Amino acid sequence: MRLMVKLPFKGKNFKNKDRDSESKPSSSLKERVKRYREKLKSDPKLKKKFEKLKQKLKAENELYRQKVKELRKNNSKYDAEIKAKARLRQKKHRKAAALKTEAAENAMLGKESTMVEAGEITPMDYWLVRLAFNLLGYATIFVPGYMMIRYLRKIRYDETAGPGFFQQLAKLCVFGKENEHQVDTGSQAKKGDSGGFSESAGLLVFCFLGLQGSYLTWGLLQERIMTFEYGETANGQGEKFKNSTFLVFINRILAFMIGVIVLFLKQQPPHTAPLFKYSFSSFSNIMSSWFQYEALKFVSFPTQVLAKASKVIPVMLMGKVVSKRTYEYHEYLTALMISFGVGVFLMTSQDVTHDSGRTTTISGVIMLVGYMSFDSFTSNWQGELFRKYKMSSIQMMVGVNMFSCMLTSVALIEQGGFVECVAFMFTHPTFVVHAVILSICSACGQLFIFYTIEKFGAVTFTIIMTLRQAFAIMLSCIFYGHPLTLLGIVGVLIVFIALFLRIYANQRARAVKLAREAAERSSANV
Ligand SMILES: Nc1ncnc2c1ncn2[C@@H]1O[C@H](COP(=O)(O)OS(=O)(=O)O)[C@@H](OP(=O)(O)O)[C@H]1O
Repeated sequence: MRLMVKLPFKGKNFKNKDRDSESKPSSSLKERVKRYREKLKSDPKLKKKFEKLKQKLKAENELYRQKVKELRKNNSKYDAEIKAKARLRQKKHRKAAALKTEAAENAMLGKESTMVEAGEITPMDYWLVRLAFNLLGYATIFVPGYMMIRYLRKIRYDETAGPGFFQQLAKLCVFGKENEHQVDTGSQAKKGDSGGFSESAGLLVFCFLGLQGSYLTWGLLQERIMTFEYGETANGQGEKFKNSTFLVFINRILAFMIGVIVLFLKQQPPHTAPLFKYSFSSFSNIMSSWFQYEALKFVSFPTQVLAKASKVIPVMLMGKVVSKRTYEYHEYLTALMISFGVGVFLMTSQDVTHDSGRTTTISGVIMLVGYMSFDSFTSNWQGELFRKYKMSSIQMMVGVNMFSCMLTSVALIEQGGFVECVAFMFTHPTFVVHAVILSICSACGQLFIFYTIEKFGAVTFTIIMTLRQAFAIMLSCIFYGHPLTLLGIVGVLIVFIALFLRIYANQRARAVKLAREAAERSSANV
């Protein structure tokens, strides 16, 4: 209102004049004040009352001022506490990431020591050499295995194998029971598609919660193990466990053992797949982990997080290659929306952006492409095996982990870290407890991974794992009081809209398919 009036004064003078004119009481008010003052002078009772009121007001004012001061003090104390906690967490996060990278590097280099000679460049400092060294290690299993499979197939060993244990094992490895049971080679609906909507929605929620629960706990435990100082005393420092390959190895052993126990306790469908087919997904799973750790050395953390958030698209493309699958436009669109939404959410989080020190190099991009290719192959290949051989998720878990145990133990033995790790276990029993709990989480996670892929396929599984990253950040926002930004909330909204669209479009497609099938049946009956 005041701004609309054409003002006669400008700048400082105007302000004073304006204030003067505003504070200048009108003449009637002036008179009223004068009258009141006179009344106050003449009426002692009123004067006393006025003084009392003045005192009260003063006291109240003082109290209020003190309260404001106290609140301000508390506020800044809380602020400082929150900031300190966030700083501590960021520091821990950075330390854990550095340790993980260092442990992976040491494992790849075959070193248990954290001391990498300064200035001295060895061939092992090149990732291509490390990759070749690794592949050579795995080749000691794959090359003889491949030659044996070729030979046994050539001589048609399945027709001549005797009843002995090893003969039958060799037959199972190379031929499975492909001829004894019908193997489905045509397209078939996933089990999650059969049954009613509420049934499959319930199953999906079950898989979602199981995966989130297992892998969120697993992530926290992994960070704890890599940063914990074992054997720490009051006057001396403890030692940290640094070999992540060994952790993966014991995870796989426990998953294998749990799988075998469940296999015997729960009735399973007849197993027809040749065992060697599990080795492909074990290999790709191990390679994807290797590329993921290696990538940390060449790309910034936000880049890696973004790449992981966009995993759904490569998984769909790999599905076209491995299973000749076709996808609807809405599936591509919603996959893009999920990747974009999760990406935006993650990129606005303090937990991700604080660690952007390292720049992304060409090698880093190659690592990320390697990670995504192997990772998307793993789940698609498992989905394809489920479709073709209809094994149970437990049979898949046992098969995959059997080969994973073999491959990781070969890597450990060749790199020389195995003995040190076993010695570490004997010296620090607490580490054994931590490692067993971590492995139990990992095994539970695997039960859910294979069950989800069996029931819903590789793409749904990858979407759930992508959402896991956003959940982890959201939990850290809740626990550590990090604020959510507006852009972050928009990202979450995009994800929700995409998920809703996906479910809606899938339901519609299912209804159309069922109607078409019913029409075909009725026309066939006529
Ligand atoms: N398809 C499939 N089969 C078996 N195991 C699998 C599969 N997908 C993911 N994993 C294991 O899950 C662990 C987390 O993997 P990621 O870090 O790639 O997960 S995420 O998608 O980025 O959230 C990680 O475990 P570790 O290897 O023990 O670290 C993966 O190996």
